[in-house]
Formats: sequence, structure tokens, C-alpha cells
Amino acid sequence: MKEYRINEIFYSLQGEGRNTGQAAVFIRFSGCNLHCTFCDTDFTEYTLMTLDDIMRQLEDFPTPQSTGVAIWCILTGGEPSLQADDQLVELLHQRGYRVAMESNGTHRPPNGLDWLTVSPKIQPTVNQCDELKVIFDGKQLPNDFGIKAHYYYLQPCDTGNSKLNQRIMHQCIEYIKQHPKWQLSLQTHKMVGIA
Ligand SMILES: C[S@@+](CC[C@H](N)C(=O)[O-])C[C@H]1O[C@@H](n2cnc3c(N)ncnc32)[C@H](O)[C@@H]1O
Ligand SMILES: Nc1nc2[nH]cc(C(=O)O)c2c(=O)[nH]1
Ligand code: SF4
Ligand SMILES: [Mg+2]
Repeated sequence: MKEYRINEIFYSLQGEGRNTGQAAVFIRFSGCNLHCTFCDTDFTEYTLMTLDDIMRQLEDFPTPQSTGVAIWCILTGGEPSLQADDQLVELLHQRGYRVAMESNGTHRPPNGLDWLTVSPKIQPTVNQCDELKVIFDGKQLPNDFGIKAHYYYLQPCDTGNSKLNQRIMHQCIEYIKQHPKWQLSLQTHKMVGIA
């Protein structure tokens, strides 16, 4: 039986992008094909889990069935497109979830996603998505890599240094005022101190 390398499964609010503030269960896959110096996530540790194991763990939280709401299930990582497959998405749909993925866009996502966020760092193979989320570091001009999206977000890079973060935020806002194709995505979960 197929096993997935899962770093963590937790219930929170989507902190970023268009769906900010909406309840979501996150499945964080371990492993990534990129090594972004600014990455804010430690995704190295993992537990091997079957689909049954994953579905069982989702029952620890409010579910679409218990709440009557199509809660988001957000596949992230690490890089979720390296492991997530059609079967996982289908099963989550059967349980009533809306399924989203946060991806760097280098690998084709599974079929059937309800929402795809691409946050590109190198030229992606994916050429369309629901939202493009480019990390703004104040040094490089934002690059959409030619990807078509419904929404174009700039998300200020969290450097771990509050003074520098403030400067980047200011530059990001000024950039958007001059280039209004973009809009601001904030990491709101960090502001309110949730996962
Ligand atoms: C940890 S990544 C996992 C998903 C996928 N590997 C990706 O990069 O899109 C989740 C989101 O956090 C963003 N991110 C990572 N480090 C960040 C940082 N230091 N500041 C702001 N956003 C960051 C990524 O660009 C991505 O949009
Ligand atoms: N609350 C919350 N929202 C998020 N949206 C994308 C996240 C990610 O790490 O992919 C993330 C995360 O780590 N926490
Ligand atoms: S692609 Fe995503 S998970 Fe991988 S290192 Fe970069 S930000 Fe982190
Ligand atoms: Mg995160």
C-alpha cells in the first residue's frame, strides 16, 4: 500500500492569499526539490502514512460532515506535488473537503484540485493557477514567470528580522501602488500567533 511522507497535519485558518481567514486542515508533506534560503518551514521530519492513516487523522478535527461546511484541505509542504496524487484528492472530495494546493509549480499537480496556488522560485512547468503568490524580498523585481492566474499576489518575505521585514513591507506596498496588477498577501497566521 502506498505510503506518503507526512510532516504534519493540523487544523488552522488559511493565513495567506485569497482564502485568508477560512478554516482549513493542512497536510504538510515532507521533502522539497528546492532549497530556498528564506524558507520559513522545516519539513524534513516525517511519518509514513497510508491514505487510511491520513483520513483517520483528519477525524481528530472538525470535518465537512460534522460541520456541514466544505472545509478546505490544503496540501502543502515541503513540495506537495512530489507526492500528492489523484487518489488522495478524490478521497478528500468524497469526505466533503475542498482541496487546495500550495506549490512551487515545478511539478504537475494532481487532477481535481479546487484551488491551486503557485509560488514560483525558478521557471515552473505549471503555466496556470488560481493565484500566483510571489515572494517579495525588495531586491529582485517580482517575476510572474509568464504564469496565468486569476489573482496576482506579492507576499513580503519574512526574513526573521523585524526591521528588515518592515522595510520590505514598505517597498512591497510602494511596488503594488505602481504596479496594480499585484495585490498584497500577508502571512496573517504569524500576526495572530497561530500555526
Ligand atoms: C513553505 S511553502 C510550501 C509550498 C511550496 N513548496 C511553495 O514554495 O509554494 C508555503 C508558502 O510559504 C511561502 N514562504 C516560504 N518562506 C517564506 C518566507 N520566509 N516569507 C514569506 N513567505 C514564505 C512560500 O513561497 C509558499 O507560498
Ligand atoms: N495558517 C497558515 N496558512 C498557510 N498558508 C500556507 C501555508 C503554508 O505553509 O503552505 C500556511 C501555514 O503554514 N499556516
Ligand atoms: S519551494 Fe517551498 S517548501 Fe521548498 S524550500 Fe522553497 S519555500 Fe520552502
Ligand atoms: Mg507556512
